[in-house]
Amino acid sequence: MEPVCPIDSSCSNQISLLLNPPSPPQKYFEELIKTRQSCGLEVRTNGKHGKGVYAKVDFKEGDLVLKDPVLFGIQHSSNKMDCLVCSHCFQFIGSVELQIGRKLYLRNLADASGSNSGKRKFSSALKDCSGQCNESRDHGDSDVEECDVDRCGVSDSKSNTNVIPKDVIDSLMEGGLKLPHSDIVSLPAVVSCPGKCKEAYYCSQSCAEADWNLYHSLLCTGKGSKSLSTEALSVFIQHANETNDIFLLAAKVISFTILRYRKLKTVYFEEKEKHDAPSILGNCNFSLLLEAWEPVSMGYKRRWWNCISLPDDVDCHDEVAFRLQIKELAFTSLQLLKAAIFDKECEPLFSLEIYGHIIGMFELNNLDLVVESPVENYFLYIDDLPDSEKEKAEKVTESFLDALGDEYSGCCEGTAFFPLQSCMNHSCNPNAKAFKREEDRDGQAVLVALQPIHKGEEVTISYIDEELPYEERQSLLADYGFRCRCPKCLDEELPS
Ligand SMILES: C[S@@+](CC[C@H](N)C(=O)[O-])C[C@H]1O[C@@H](n2cnc3c(N)ncnc32)[C@H](O)[C@@H]1O
Repeated sequence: MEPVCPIDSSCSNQISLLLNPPSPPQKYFEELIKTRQSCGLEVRTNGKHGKGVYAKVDFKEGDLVLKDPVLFGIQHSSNKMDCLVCSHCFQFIGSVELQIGRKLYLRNLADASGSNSGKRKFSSALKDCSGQCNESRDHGDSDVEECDVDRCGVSDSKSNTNVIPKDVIDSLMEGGLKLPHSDIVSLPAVVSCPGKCKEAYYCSQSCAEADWNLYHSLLCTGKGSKSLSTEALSVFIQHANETNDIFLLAAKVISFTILRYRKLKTVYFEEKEKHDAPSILGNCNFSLLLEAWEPVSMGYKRRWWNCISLPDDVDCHDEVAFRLQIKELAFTSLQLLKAAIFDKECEPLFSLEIYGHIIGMFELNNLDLVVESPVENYFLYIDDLPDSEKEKAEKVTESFLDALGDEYSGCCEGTAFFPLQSCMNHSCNPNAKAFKREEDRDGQAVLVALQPIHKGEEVTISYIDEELPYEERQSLLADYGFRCRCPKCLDEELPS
């Protein structure tokens, strides 16, 4: 049966304003571009495909066009066992030893427990890292973590034949065992979550604070959480991990907007009090909610269950049932989130209509979030050592490399919404592309010029593999809701 969300009708006017914001986007993007490394861009509407990004200066081939920090991003739940990264900027943290030890530790734990093991106590997978990190470290107050094994995606792991003894793994994670030449990889020390959950870790105090203030304080399952109920939050997170972790990203958007709204409201009432005006504290000031929502309002959106592409294994005759199922899934997730962080003053954010549009925005705009693992560089360095040194080092490293197996250096993988990159339109002959350079070690989107881009020209990227034949390209772009009419497609179009 079609799910019915009462907030959809009780807040219909406000929802419609949130989805059709009155203010033109120009000023918002001007301010945003000023904060970016490259300022030679502008965002404007072109009348053809809505907003687009345009060059305000000439770019040469290979030039950096834009570095765009993540606005809403997550590391995939299934990737959390492989890589320990900052929950805010997504750079790798700890040490090579901690990265390797933790991966082996969690993998062994999964092998020992089998799948669906649920919650279990285990000695910390995140104890103090090795002495090579000379910054102060803060790993919380407990040596024992309670970890939901399934949350780390460990149930997908492959068992390995070369088992490293537990005490060696512990020693790697705790910093007792230092691998040869591991100081060639320098990673920031691990900083714990201010709310003391065991799920978010950071590269610095500033990332921990920024994440806390922007999103995490409402979504933290630790003692310091500002949610209504950490139990309800855990149920929501578990549901997301078992179904689709995009719900975790949607929760970030809602948390971000509520926290911004509360901040704006505090400032607003402080100002009012200064001027002795009567206060209406406790009532929702919808214009403040609209202002808090502004960064989200800029993303191109459609309802998730309408725009999601039909998976290959779903017959087109079952399309209606499939889309209904997606809507029901979103509704279930939303009810779980509501039990955890509902705020009456921000009620429209808990409508199915808004939740569906937030997830649809990810579907149509998100870029894969990929950060290379430093573990690969470490093993490559060992491999490149002069013979005698290499032999000596490999006596120690070989067993770890064997135990890690083929996937010894998996990247950090996730998905993210980038506020400026998401304004870039598609072309099958793009003039820019997302490309991580050697120095790009965090989750930011990096866009470089593929060819000279002249002042005034639109900056375009390809959403798909542009080398594919015409029909395949059109079919993939249909998932983004449009038929491409770029010069290359017009050229290749068969005469009807
Ligand atoms: C990532 S957004 C790009 C920014 C978007 N134009 C906006 O107004 O926010 C992707 C959406 O832009 C539109 N779009 C992008 N490239 C296009 C193209 N080559 N032809 C037609 N529509 C395009 C489609 O609606 C697509 O779903």
